[in-house]
Amino acid sequence: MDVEPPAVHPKAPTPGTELGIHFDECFGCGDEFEAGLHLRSRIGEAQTVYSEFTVTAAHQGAPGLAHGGLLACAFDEALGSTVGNLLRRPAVTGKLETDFRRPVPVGSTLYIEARLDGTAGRKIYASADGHLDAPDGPIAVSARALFVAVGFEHFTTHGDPAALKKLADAQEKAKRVREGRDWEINP
Ligand SMILES: CCCCC/C=C\C/C=C\C/C=C\C/C=C\CCCC(=O)SCCNC(=O)CCNC(=O)[C@H](O)C(C)(C)COP(=O)(O)OP(=O)(O)OC[C@H]1O[C@@H](n2cnc3c(N)ncnc32)[C@H](O)[C@@H]1OP(=O)(O)O
Repeated sequence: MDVEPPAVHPKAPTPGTELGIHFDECFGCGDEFEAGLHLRSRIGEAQTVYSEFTVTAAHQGAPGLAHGGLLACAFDEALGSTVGNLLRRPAVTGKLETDFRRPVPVGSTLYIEARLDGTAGRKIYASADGHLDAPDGPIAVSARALFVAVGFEHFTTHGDPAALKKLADAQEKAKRVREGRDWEINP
């Protein structure tokens, strides 16, 4: 099947939008686990998403250096967020390939620029570059991924239904707050 240019969803967030946490307990972006990556993302121009990940002592492999698997995790998150937010299609990572080009020390920040590359049926291709310590810093890590679009039943069948319900409730609440239909009883 031929690869087609990605068609950004008409309701995708617009450039400049800060993307929230998609699930509090997500290791990549959630705030529930202190050792998580706490990745923060925003929509850029032309089918890109910018993410930032600051490496802490909890992310070490060699002393003082980020663990490669956690760097791959940051790219999985950044790329997944790109696919999910720009296409608004549930999808999971089928394949993730990483090039580690420079060491990434504890205390440094990776500025990840991720983009959609194309789609072929259910297959979604995306790639990203991680710049060290500045958006135009040297590229320390790059990644390419294949995501596969799935039905929502992928998560209900294989995941945790109680956690999914909590997530759906939180999203509904956030929507109500955005639309001014909600207020705190005990602010
Ligand atoms: C309802 C509205 C929703 C709106 C959503 C809106 C917003 C969401 C917003 C934000 C989301 C934000 C952030 C997300 C952040 C992070 C994401 C982290 C993502 C993950 O961390 S997720 C966990 C790791 N991930 C898995 O846990 C997957 C386990 N896995 C499977 O569940 C299956 O394996 C599956 C489903 C992948 C495929 O299974 P399947 O049976 O459905 O389909 P099948 O096998 O036929 O593959 C179809 C075509 O993909 C090709 N293909 C498949 N895999 C390939 C590979 N590895 N290499 C090369 N090609 C591959 C085949 O070759 C075929 O290609 P072809 O059609 O050309 O033959």
